[in-house]
Amino acid sequence: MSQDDTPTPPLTAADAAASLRGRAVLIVGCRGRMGAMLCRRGTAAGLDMRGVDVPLTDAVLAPACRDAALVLLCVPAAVFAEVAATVCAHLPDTAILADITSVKVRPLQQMEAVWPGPVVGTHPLFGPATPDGDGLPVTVTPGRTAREQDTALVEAFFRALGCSTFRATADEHDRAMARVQNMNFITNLAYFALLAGQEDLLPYITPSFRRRLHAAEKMLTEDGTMFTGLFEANPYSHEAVRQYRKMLNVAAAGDIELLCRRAQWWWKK
Ligand SMILES: NC(=O)c1ccc[n+]([C@@H]2O[C@H](COP(=O)([O-])OP(=O)(O)OC[C@H]3O[C@@H](n4cnc5c(N)ncnc54)[C@H](O)[C@@H]3O)[C@@H](O)[C@H]2O)c1
Ligand SMILES: O=C(O)C(=O)C[C@]1(C(=O)O)C=C[C@@H](O)C=C1
Repeated sequence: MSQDDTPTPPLTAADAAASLRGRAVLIVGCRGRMGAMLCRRGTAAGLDMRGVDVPLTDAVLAPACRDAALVLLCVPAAVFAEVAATVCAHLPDTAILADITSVKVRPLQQMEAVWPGPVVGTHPLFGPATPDGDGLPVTVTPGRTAREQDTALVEAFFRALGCSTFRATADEHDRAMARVQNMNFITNLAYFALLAGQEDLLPYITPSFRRRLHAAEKMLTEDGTMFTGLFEANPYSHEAVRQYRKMLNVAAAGDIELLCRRAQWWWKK
């Protein structure tokens, strides 16, 4: 179910890049992991990329924003509202304000509160270290003020980079990410927090345990602060935890067969 059933425009990456010719794209947070990756991929696709990062002074923003057609905020959720307000003060009326935050409900509201022009949310569903490749998915969540051509231009940006796009409402996105991203994080976190410090376990470590430990390492070490922020910023995180607790209650009651049958859904042919 999506807000708008319009499918991804049937543009090749080259057509998409051509449709952006003469339109500058400004990345705010261009020295960050995602911002730098988007600048690099945009430049490689032949787009007119600009970048700004802290400190966002008037002297930095005024020339960078002057002819921007699309502005992508690539900064953490914690500073998002403040950065959006600062940047908007310099944008031309026609600019499309967009973001790549991993949650969508709050950032869309925050952008719409400070920008009367078109607003479009996006979430690249991949990280900065994902090998370049075609078809990496991006969710696009059009704001209230976005016209079809505004949303299409944002989609063209990602398609020019070789990504695929699909549309959803911000609410649909956050409900999905609470389950895919935040529950993945919280269940790893709870499990390894529970077992931490239990030295008596070390002689018993098995290959399957080691596989899970390895799979959780980046998320809980390098990316721990980001995932904590995403958990806190998603309005549906707590509901997702309550759903998970229900599954643990089924296990505690001993109905493991029921859980096994349900879980097989992921691997059925
Ligand atoms: N890292 C990922 O895997 C990933 C994937 C998809 C989306 N995202 C989203 O992308 C956004 C950025 O994530 P990241 O991993 O690139 O973060 P990052 O910390 O690597 O980069 C953030 C950038 O924002 C800049 N910044 C910080 N405070 C600022 C401020 N007050 N004013 C202006 N700039 C400021 C920093 O200087 C930095 O360059 C987040 O909203 C995140 O949810 C991240
Ligand atoms: O590439 C990674 O290691 C990531 O963690 C990327 C990842 C994720 O897989 O959850 C992290 C945050 C983004 O919102 C989207 C993707």
